[in-house]
Amino acid sequence: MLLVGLTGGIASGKSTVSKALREEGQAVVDCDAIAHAVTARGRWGFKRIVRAFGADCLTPEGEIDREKLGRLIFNSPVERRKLNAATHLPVGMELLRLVLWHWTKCTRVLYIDMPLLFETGAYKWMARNVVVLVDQDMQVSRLQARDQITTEAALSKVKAQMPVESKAARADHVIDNRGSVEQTKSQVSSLVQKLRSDTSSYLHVLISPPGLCLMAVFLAAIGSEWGGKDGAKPQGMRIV
Ligand SMILES: CC(C)(COP(=O)(O)OP(=O)(O)OC[C@H]1O[C@@H](n2cnc3c(N)ncnc32)[C@H](O)[C@@H]1O)[C@@H](O)C(=O)NCCC(=O)NCCS
Ligand SMILES: Nc1ncnc2c1ncn2[C@@H]1O[C@H](COP(=O)(O)OP(=O)(O)OP(=O)(O)O)[C@@H](O)[C@H]1O
Repeated sequence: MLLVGLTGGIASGKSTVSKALREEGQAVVDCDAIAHAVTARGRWGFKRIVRAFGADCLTPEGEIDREKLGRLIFNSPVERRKLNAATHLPVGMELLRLVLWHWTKCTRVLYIDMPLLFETGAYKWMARNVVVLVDQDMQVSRLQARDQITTEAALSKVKAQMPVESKAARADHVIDNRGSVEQTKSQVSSLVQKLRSDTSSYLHVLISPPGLCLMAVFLAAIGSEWGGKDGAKPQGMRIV
């Protein structure tokens, strides 16, 4: 299975690209959705957040107050590190579970939409890394339009992450999302074709479950041949 990391700054268009990938029939795992699931009331991530931030971070209904927590962490690197320490392990474990599930399903290429791909170092585990690129003005205006927030609030969210140009400089592929959604979709189609025909994916086929079974059968066959009677060396082999 070929693991492909997909990232970009906040509101750069990762979800828009993920949607286009799914429309192309590709498998996508969304780390924001994982983070929401593992921090739902009573889950492991929820308990770790409450332990780190106290009951103050809860709504009257007992859920995580995402707006309040967001305000806190996007304005303070110290609080952000505290939240990351609470959430990254549960998010990582759930991600691992989903990757294994896709592996057993023989998914050939798995895209992982992960906002903090470079910040967390997870990019090292990916065969390829893709960055969705927009310029900062566009990022701020799209974020403001989508979330109905002030320019100041949008800027503090943008600045809480590595600059998107630095991410693009580390990418194997860049999707330029400064144009229309249609233009972005056509870049997604080309990317899908390119990664499908990527030669390195043959190695990933080999380490898929059927690939490993074939290798096990092959090794067992070789082993019985080499083992011979009473562990004798294979016929025709001479020790010099
Ligand atoms: C801060 C929280 C409560 C805000 O929740 P909210 O529903 O308003 O936003 P949502 O979860 O949809 O995230 C929106 C975007 O914020 C950015 N973001 C989220 N967490 C972080 C973080 N720790 N540091 C920097 N940016 C972040 C990402 O670009 C993400 O796409 C929430 O994002 C959260 O629990 N974050 C910690 C989990 C995490 O690290 N998620 C990223 C997965 S790699
Ligand atoms: N090419 C585009 N042209 C116009 N608007 C766009 C384009 N791409 C995305 N948008 C809009 O910009 C906003 C942000 O896009 P999107 O939600 O895909 O970003 P994201 O990177 O997934 O955000 P987040 O980091 O918050 O998860 C959305 O309202 C989306 O509809």
